[in-house]
Amino acid sequence: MAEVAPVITIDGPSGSGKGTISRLIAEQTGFHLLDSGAIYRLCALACLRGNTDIEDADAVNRVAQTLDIRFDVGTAGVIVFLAQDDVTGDIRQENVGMAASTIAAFPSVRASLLDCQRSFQQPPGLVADGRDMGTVVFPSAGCKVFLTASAEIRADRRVKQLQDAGQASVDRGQILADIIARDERDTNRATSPLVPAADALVLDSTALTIDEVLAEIMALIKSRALLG
Ligand SMILES: Nc1ncnc2c1ncn2[C@@H]1O[C@H](COP(=O)(O)OP(=O)(O)OP(=O)(O)O)[C@@H](O)[C@H]1O
Ligand SMILES: Nc1ccn([C@H]2C[C@H](O)[C@@H](COP(=O)(O)O)O2)c(=O)n1
Repeated sequence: MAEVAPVITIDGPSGSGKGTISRLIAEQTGFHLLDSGAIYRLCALACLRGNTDIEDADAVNRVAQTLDIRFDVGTAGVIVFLAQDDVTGDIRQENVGMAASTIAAFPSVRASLLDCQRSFQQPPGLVADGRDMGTVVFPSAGCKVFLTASAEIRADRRVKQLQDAGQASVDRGQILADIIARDERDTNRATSPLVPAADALVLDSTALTIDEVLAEIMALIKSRALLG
């Protein structure tokens, strides 16, 4: 029987640091990286660009079923393409994140995007970042983490991230409100809600540095003997 590549799942709410930590773990382990949120964002962007009503599950599902996407590794990180168009920056816009959260509530859309996500499970292994990686997409993963932090600290981190990226005016109140709204929708949807897997380590990073979070998760991974 073919050996199945090991999977490490990092789930959690928006701005909890999943993406940052998943990238660092992928670097340290040499595993592939799946940013599943990017797939939902690509689907949302395709809807917005094609004037598809994002409240219409059937219409959004038709977009999901014919999604033409590609991920390339560039010198500055992952480059994301939608129908050959580099949309690496576009998918990070707040309105695209909100639209992604809306379309992600449709069960048919989630089902249509499952195979694409599972295709990332390749040797030597995978670090998968998202909301339902440990519960639905990779329930047999050998190591599962649910990374969280208070909404207030996540808003502070996002403000700093935007300021560091050169954004002139940043409205912290609006950012906090958006984080709370997205948490609410992602946590309360009926299908694949944002909840820790029963066998996940729940790690609250509110008072932890990135290095401290990384050290704790790497220790867990080593204890599970997932590395070749
Ligand atoms: N423990 C931490 N201490 C301080 N800053 C952190 C910590 N973890 C993450 N950050 C910073 O918070 C910001 C958001 O992190 P990141 O983009 O990794 O979150 P995310 O969970 O992937 O968000 P999203 O789901 O919205 O993509 C980044 O600027 C990152 O450097
Ligand atoms: N596994 C996933 C990943 C993402 N989503 C949805 C919900 C999020 O609000 C949105 C954007 O994700 P982000 O890039 O901020 O991680 O996509 C999901 O439902 N399941």
